[in-house]
Amino acid sequence: MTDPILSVRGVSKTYASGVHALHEVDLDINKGEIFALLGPNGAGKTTLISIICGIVTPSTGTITVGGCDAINQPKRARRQIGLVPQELATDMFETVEATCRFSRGLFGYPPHSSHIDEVLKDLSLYDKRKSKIMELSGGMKRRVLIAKALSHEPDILFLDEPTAGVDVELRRDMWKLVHKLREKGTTIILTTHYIEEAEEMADRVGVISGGKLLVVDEKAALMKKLGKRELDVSLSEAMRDLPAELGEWDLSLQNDGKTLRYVFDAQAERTGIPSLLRKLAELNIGFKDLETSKSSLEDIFVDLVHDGGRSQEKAA
Ligand SMILES: Nc1ncnc2c1ncn2[C@@H]1O[C@H](COP(=O)(O)OP(=O)(O)OP(=O)(O)O)[C@@H](O)[C@H]1O
Repeated sequence: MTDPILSVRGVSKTYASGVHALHEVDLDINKGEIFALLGPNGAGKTTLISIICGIVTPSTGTITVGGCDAINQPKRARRQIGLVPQELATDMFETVEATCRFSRGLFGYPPHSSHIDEVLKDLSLYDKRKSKIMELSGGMKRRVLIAKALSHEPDILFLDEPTAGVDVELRRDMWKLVHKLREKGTTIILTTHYIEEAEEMADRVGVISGGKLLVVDEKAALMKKLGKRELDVSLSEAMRDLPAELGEWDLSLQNDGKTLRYVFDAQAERTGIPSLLRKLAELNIGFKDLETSKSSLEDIFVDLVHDGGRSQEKAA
């Protein structure tokens, strides 16, 4: 196993306001992988990225980027990283090309026109290279942020919520670009609220909630865990307890016993629904309606938080 390109150890952050944004985060990122940090609003994703990029100081912990201590040598560490922030903070009066060149210069690298041209072409921005940023559409401005972040040829690219609020076309282009960058050997870390995005793009996924990294796993394994669905059976008559005969299904009573909820794995060969319905008929349990829903990210977090990551520890 090669050394990780990025290593986070025991990183916690308490802001001056008293908010505990991160608790003892440990994370290793492998060279060349696409890693998705999945979490709801306020989970601590931006704080973690900002600490790694030297923008925010951690309260405790260490960070190593490409073998270099990011807290004692922030500049050396930062040169290896490209950061695409959520919001546009760039000179609106500059041209696309000039802002990318300037960005590269900030990291102390000599000009490299052919590299900047290539980045602009990859991002379908080349035709707009002489345009002022203020003249571009919102989607084009997002692309400029990526071009800027890539201008100094970083080994690691952070994308903070890359597709929040962008249209389908730009989202697809971003995904394509991410895969292309990975082919060139760039390590990519993205934050997202969307399971679909993590599913589409990532090799590994980390779930963060309330400042704690709850689970880190290969995408396939995690998606299986996250790919749960619920079947709500509206009962004709409310039930007080679950009959023992229904013990083989993952069932619970909701809504004062008026709804029987069955949680099942949507990707499994057999969902268990037909046999459950047969069993209900056999037991003369009548129902009025059936409704299935995907468990939301929120439900998954609640499950994970409730479980405290124990199932993951057991598996490790
Ligand atoms: N500069 C700051 N000062 C004080 N509290 C902050 C600061 N930045 C973030 N926080 C708080 O820290 C917590 C984590 O915020 P953070 O922005 O890291 O979450 P996030 O997962 O990136 O959320 P989002 O998806 O909404 O961007 C939140 O409670 C937030 O209000």
